Amino acid sequence: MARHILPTRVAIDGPAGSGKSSVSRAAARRLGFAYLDTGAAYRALAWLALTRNTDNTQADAITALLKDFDYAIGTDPDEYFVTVGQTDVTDAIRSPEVSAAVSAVARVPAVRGALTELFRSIAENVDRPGVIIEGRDITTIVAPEAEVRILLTASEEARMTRRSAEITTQSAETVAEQLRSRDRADSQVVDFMSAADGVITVDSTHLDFEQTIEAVIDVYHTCTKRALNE
Ligand SMILES: Nc1ncnc2c1ncn2[C@@H]1O[C@H](COP(=O)(O)OP(=O)(O)O)[C@@H](O)[C@H]1O
Ligand SMILES: Nc1ccn([C@@H]2O[C@H](COP(=O)(O)OP(=O)(O)O)[C@@H](O)[C@H]2O)c(=O)n1
Repeated sequence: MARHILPTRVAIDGPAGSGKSSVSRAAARRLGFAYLDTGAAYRALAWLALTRNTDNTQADAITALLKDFDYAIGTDPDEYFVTVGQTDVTDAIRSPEVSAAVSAVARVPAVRGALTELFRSIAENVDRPGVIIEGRDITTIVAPEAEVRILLTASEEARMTRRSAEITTQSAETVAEQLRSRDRADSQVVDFMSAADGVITVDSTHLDFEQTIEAVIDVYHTCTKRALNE
């Protein structure tokens, strides 16, 4: 049997609104790579908890949801979808209710362990030569051995402005406050505000969308060239 050649992994972490999903998806398209959005799984589990009226302050109750968490995600950057069982939750997991509930779900260690395994397995089995995986702990926990590791940052002001331009159903102040409070809660669990050893920071505060994609692709080329010369 032919040996399975593992895809090249590009790991991208960063705070909410730094551009992880949009930049990763666009960069994956250009490189012909798959794209794995890990936040979607935490959001989908939070959606399931809300749907079943599970008390999300109870770690045991959240953990119990994992046993029938029938989750699927599209890793083709042109065909993104998220399903739980037969339900398409692609849009539902972006609701303010899910955004407000997700950090409590993501702090449960059993949830993090199970989803980390799931991400590794999805990333290993993509049908492309590489995969861009984005989230909060990809460079440190999910794929610390990734060939390319990037921390994508932007000033708090830039991140709030970008996110509130996307969300028109809430005031800019509400969006900013919710983003701040989610980052605060999330950063108690994993550190995505500073780059771990060997992780390259791309600060997009003064870059437009296109320049940010180019900066990420430049880092990819630098890291892969360096690896070839070693
Ligand atoms: N460098 C940039 N300049 C301007 N807007 C950007 C830039 N990067 C991303 N955006 C926009 O900011 C918004 C938030 O980006 P998103 O990819 O959802 O961030 P994250 O996944 O980190 O939360 C999106 O509307 C995206 O198009
Ligand atoms: N690798 C990851 C990815 C997301 N998450 C959690 O999932 C939530 C949603 O992630 P996301 O990437 O969709 O969030 P945005 O930054 O796109 O708003 C985060 O607020 C974290 O609580 C995590 O804990 N670890």
